[in-house]
Amino acid sequence: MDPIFYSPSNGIPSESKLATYMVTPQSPEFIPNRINSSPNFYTPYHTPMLSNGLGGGGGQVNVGAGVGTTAAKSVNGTPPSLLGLQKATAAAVAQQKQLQQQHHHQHQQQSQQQQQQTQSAHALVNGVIAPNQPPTGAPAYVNMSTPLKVRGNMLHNDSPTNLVTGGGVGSGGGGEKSPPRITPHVSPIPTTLPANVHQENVGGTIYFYPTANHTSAANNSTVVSNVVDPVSSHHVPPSAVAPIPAVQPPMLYTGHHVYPGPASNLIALQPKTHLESVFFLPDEIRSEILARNEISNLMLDPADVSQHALPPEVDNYHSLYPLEPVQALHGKITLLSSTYKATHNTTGIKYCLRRLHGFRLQSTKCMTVVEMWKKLQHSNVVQLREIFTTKAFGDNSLVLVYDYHPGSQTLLTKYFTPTQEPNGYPDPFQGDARPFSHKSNLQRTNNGPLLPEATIWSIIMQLTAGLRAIHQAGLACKVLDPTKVLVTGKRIRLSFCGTSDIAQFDPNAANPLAVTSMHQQDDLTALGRLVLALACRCLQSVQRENVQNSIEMISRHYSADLRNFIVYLFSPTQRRSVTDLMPMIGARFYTQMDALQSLCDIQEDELAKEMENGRLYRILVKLNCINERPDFNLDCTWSETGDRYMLKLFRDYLFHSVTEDGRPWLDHAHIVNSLNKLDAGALERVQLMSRDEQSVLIVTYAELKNCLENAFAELVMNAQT
Ligand SMILES: Nc1ncnc2c1ncn2[C@@H]1O[C@H](COP(=O)(O)OP(=O)(O)OP(=O)(O)O)[C@@H](O)[C@H]1O
Repeated sequence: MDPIFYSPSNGIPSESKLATYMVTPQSPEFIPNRINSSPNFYTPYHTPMLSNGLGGGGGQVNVGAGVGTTAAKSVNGTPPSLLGLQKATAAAVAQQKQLQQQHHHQHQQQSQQQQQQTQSAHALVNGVIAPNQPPTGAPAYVNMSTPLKVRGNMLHNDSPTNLVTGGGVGSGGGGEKSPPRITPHVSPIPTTLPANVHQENVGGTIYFYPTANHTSAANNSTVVSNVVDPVSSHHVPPSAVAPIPAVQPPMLYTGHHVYPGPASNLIALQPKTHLESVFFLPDEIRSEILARNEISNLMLDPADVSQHALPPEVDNYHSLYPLEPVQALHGKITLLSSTYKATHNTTGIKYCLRRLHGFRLQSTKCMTVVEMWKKLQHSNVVQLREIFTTKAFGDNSLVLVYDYHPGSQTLLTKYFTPTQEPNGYPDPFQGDARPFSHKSNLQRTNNGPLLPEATIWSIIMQLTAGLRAIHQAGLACKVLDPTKVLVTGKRIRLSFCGTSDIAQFDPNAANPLAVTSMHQQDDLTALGRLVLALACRCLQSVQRENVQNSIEMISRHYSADLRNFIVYLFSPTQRRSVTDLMPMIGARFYTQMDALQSLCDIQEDELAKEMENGRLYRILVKLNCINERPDFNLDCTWSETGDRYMLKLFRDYLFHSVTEDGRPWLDHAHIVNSLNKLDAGALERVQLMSRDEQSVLIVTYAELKNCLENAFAELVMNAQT
């Protein structure tokens, strides 16, 4: 008995909305050599016709024992097959008769087509019932090497007997028989079609014919254009920015996205040990990012919150986390201050809050200077976002909100070991150790060895860059000392700028900004002191009586440029400017720029890898939202039926493949490769197998992609209602 006349016993879902795809003449795999042969969707792949490229996606092989190898065809425009087996009933019989009646008519039609479309291609889409024999040389069968236990059994040369066509399968001649045609009707899933493409549905198989214009255009042109794939049309190769030359070289497009590996210039930049893990984020970057994320996510234990007497919420911020113990502001500001990390209530973004305890804002006039600071945006300055007063701490506090840079250290903690006994001096440069005295040497040893000159120049360049931006904005930093310079990785930032302007704001002063020029000179002196301390790696080296010795020491260990740079900044009698520092930095600027650009190259490459991962992640999210969904719209079988059934099998193909002896076959490349092809909607075919190993479905990635998009769109639509 013809198995098409009885319902399959393998539980294959009946409905299907298999996506369709178009194959243009540019897909040599699908171009028939014999124009007068109509596409035969019953013909096995190994027949000469199919090896010529007429094999299409969306086929199924039933390898049920006792039935032999059986193929079935769907009706009513649904794709054939696996998904349509349960519908293979009387309708199929009627259709079969209809097909036979139309057989002759079809030949006539095709002769006409031959005249009209001499060189055009017939694109066979859904509905090919494929046997288990892969076509030789067909790219789809790269994947067929998957060592699936059952698949291995299926790949031997037994051809299924095609009972519908009455033979031809295995005879090698099946492909030559033209299938009967059904009156064209609308495709179940018409995707956007180019205007120059005609679509026809034949027995559930949709054909796309280029129209005459298109055909002639194609014939006249020897340049192979891109395949127009309605499913993956947005996956065209990225267009070049450069103008397109009149004669384009033929483009070889893989059809899917794959990270091509790092560029040769990057290989040279990276240590050899990184070559093995070329497709993964280097451990250093990974651990750096993880550490930063961890720091950023730190939360206080509820018990600690009460211990620190922290309010649950301050203005628009919550989850306060102290970044330091309460300390007095240094220098002339005698206010107590605290620093917290906090999360914004609505955006969830983390900020750094600087609280001035018991501070009353005397006048709102200072908002002018606050606005100036808020506008100042520079990569070497921690940006001020807003200020507000609050009583949430139980006093009158002023809070300055700055950007938060997790994992930051101050220059003090990074390069100087703070003196054990600060002797009550709030100024970090104060102390009793003398340069080159026993204590001072000891201190420098504690602070570590002298810094390489390149490191000092790198810090100088970043500090002067930040300072230049501040001075150009008509402001002054005022707090340029090792406790207020943040180091985040290799980035240097001037922090808590504007605090002094607000804390020391005199509402009675005629023009508070008038003294800015003087403060800017102070900034330059502070910069000189900071660089001197860094070069000596000793805070006491900047004390007035030690400066001479310290500069001599720098002359011995560093270049004359560095010495001159410091001497210039230590000359308060002349009017100095931050822009005068640039010539002293000189060609070192180019070294710094080169290092930065190399870093950009490396990070861009890492981004390229992670972009791929992000893309694959999004596909997996979609797949997993669909696969195994227990209930959808009161339908418990939703995720197991229709298009979703293919996705389920595809999931098995991706993750649950086994070797011939039944061991899990874990191949990362297989998963990544398959997901990439799915994402691109490649026309390559993939062989999926039902869990009972009774059925095999051959579909293209384009079809799978359409299934995925449709099913996910269904979910999204229902989620929104
Ligand atoms: N914008 C920021 N992002 C991240 N961390 C920061 C930021 N500003 C400061 N920090 C960190 O907060 C901690 C405290 O900074 P703060 O300037 O208050 O330190 P301090 O040395 O105690 O100075 P002070 O004596 O003025 O309080 C430092 O460890 C610093 O790394």
